[in-house]
Amino acid sequence: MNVLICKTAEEATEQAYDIFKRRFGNGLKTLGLATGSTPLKLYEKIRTSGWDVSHVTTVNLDEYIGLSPDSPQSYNYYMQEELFKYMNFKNTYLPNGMAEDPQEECERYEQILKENPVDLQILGIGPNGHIGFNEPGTSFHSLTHVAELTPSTREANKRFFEKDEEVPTKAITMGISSIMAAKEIIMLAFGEGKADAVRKMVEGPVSVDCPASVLQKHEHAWVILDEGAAEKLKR
Ligand SMILES: N[C@@H]1[C@@H](O)[C@H](O)[C@@H](COP(=O)(O)O)O[C@@H]1O
Repeated sequence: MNVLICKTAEEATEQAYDIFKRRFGNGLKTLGLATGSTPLKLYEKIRTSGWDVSHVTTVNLDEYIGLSPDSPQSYNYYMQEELFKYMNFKNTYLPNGMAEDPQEECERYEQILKENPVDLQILGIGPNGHIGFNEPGTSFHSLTHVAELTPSTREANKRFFEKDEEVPTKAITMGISSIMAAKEIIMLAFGEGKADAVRKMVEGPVSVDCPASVLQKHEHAWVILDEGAAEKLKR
């Protein structure tokens, strides 16, 4: 794990974009994508780049169960709006949150990941240390699975919904083992609200109590932070 501390979220995004550009230039085939507010600026840079991405496949980390792709809170919708409608990717994959059999959907998605090994995975972190929707306590050996969202994650994500009770209670997420299979990972975290989770991820024991701490074991993981997110790190 390499940690990079930048003054602002803009500078951190610029660093991430630089890595992305280099990998893109070196024949990146499969890009792993995250949602949430953190990568928004990065996606803006990518979508305005004017690149031909017709040889690039994308795979997303997760999707809420019960939200269809045309629901504005779904991650399918987010990806359409932020990236896909502007770019000519070869294939774009997200879990189907409306699948009749979510278990079967997890198996189908894991197969997609096998066929499209991720070259570069973009990640964010939840305030409780989750990655994707792998909540504290999730096994490091987990593959794509149905996750129960913790009250704290539902609380953190309710800002995207009109009413609290609209926040889904379950999601399909790539597992921790599926995420760690990526050749390279860029983890972005911005703002003081992430400082505790960042400290546990970077300095804490590698433990299921903080799923993101598993990144300490990834040889090519870049943790790119702004000052706020880095404020509790020993320096
Ligand atoms: N499942 C997503 C994560 O993939 C994301 O990293 C996290 C942080 O979101 P934000 O960037 O909005 O803080 O939120 C959600 O829970």
